[in-house]
Amino acid sequence: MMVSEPGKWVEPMADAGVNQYTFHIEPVKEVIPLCRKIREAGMKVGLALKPATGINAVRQYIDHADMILIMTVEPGFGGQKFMNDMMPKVQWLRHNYPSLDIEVDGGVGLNTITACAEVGTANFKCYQAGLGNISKGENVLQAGANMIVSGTAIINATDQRAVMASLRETVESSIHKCNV
Ligand SMILES: O=C(CO)[C@H](O)[C@H](O)COP(=O)(O)O
Repeated sequence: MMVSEPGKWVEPMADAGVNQYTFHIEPVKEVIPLCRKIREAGMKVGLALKPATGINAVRQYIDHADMILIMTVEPGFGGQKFMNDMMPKVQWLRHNYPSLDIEVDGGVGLNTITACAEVGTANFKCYQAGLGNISKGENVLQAGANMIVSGTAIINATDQRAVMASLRETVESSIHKCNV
């Protein structure tokens, strides 16, 4: 839900049978009470971050969430270019929360899925995100996002089924390789 008052739509969504409610933290003053309200309504909690929102803004809420969504485009419309520089956020989350659901949304397709699914320290430096180094090792392969939103890459594909299968296979293979 990219709305200014996500609290307004919790009950209607629960009534409609939604099982996970993801909202942007940016406009919300009281995030934890909203997380509780969503859980009490029987849904899982997803917290979304716009590209300009640093990971520090969500750290205090992670224990109240089931999933963190890292937007890899400016929210609003499909067909935008994937923002590779969001991957240190994914890397930090996976390193610190190995079993957390992490989603990426925006510009995800066959050319960018590996960057989303595998966030090795050789490729991304955490200090770029102001998070400090998370590993002394180089070339450490780490699983990244395990939930993917892909619009344009699938819609425009000739063989949509094959593209979806390939996206899924890349994510599953990374999870398997990294024992997440
Ligand atoms: O709502 C969106 C962004 O706010 C789209 O869902 C997202 O961008 C996915 O589309 P695409 O794969 O074409 O980037």
